[in-house]
Amino acid sequence: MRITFIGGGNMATAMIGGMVARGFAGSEIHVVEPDAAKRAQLHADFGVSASAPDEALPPSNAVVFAIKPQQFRTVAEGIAPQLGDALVVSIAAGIRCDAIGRWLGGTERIIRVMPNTPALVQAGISGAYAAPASSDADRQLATRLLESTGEIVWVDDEGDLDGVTAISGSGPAYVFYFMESLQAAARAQGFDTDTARRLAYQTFAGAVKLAQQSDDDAATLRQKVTSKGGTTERAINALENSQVRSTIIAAASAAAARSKELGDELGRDADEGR
Ligand SMILES: NC(=O)C1=CN([C@@H]2O[C@H](COP(=O)(O)OP(=O)(O)OC[C@H]3O[C@@H](n4cnc5c(N)ncnc54)[C@H](OP(=O)(O)O)[C@@H]3O)[C@@H](O)[C@H]2O)C=CC1
Ligand SMILES: O=C(O)[C@@H]1CCC=N1
Repeated sequence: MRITFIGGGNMATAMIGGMVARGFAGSEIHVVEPDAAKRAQLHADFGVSASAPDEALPPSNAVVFAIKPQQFRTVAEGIAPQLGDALVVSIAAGIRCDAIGRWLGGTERIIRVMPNTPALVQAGISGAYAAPASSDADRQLATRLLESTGEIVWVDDEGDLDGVTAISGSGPAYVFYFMESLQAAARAQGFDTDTARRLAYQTFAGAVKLAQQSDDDAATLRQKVTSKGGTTERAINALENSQVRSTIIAAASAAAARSKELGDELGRDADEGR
């Protein structure tokens, strides 16, 4: 088995970390990455082999495109002659299978995946869509790869990946934003940085663990914290009055729209797309 990643940046590193922790051998993974320091780091951390983009691709069962959407077309067109019969997996936001297939010279076995960075600690969740020409074996290979990084949700409609991107792909950033904000709130209450961090992080970790283990939904768990006439009620009222809930929904909607826009802008045919 060999999986080759094209691009060794943030998301590829998270996936590779999860895969190696869950039993993939470093020798089964190859990374193509222009930055020599990133190549050396990936080799040191995970035992994977790595090469520069101008070197030949090793024969691979799957090639995972983990480059920025804006880099996709140029990189794909350069790699196309070396693909062989490797399954194509793309994690790029927005870029749709029809464009990927075109840029790769007519390849039709394509699986699009929207992972997230908790993959590094095997706590990710990936949305996945298999183009119609992909075989059961292709889906099984993608499943094996993705299961090592966390959960998988398969979608039948490629367009649903825009929504997955908005929720779980970008979602860790929203959560980190809330964590940063709670930590800043703790600092504003006079706690030192370390204490502020502990109070904020453990509150998140504990709330998530409770929600995952409880039969109650999040709204009920929230109500159980909120004593009538108490402190939480005052805080939740402030959040509601500032429309934080609708702002979160609007933010995710903006992310989904950007995912679709990336596909429309960058996936146009012929030379319009450059
Ligand atoms: N970060 C995330 O949380 C998530 C990202 N994604 C998707 O993953 C993809 C990568 O994102 P991310 O990891 O954050 O981005 P990064 O910029 O961290 O990684 C992309 C890497 O690809 C490298 N690269 C550029 N040209 C080539 C080439 N010709 N051959 C091989 N590698 C090349 C880049 O180098 P250089 O910087 O020098 O250009 C960079 O190191 C994107 O398409 C994104 O939409 C999907 C889900 C979540
Ligand atoms: O911000 C981005 O475009 C990528 C896709 C999802 C998370 N990061």
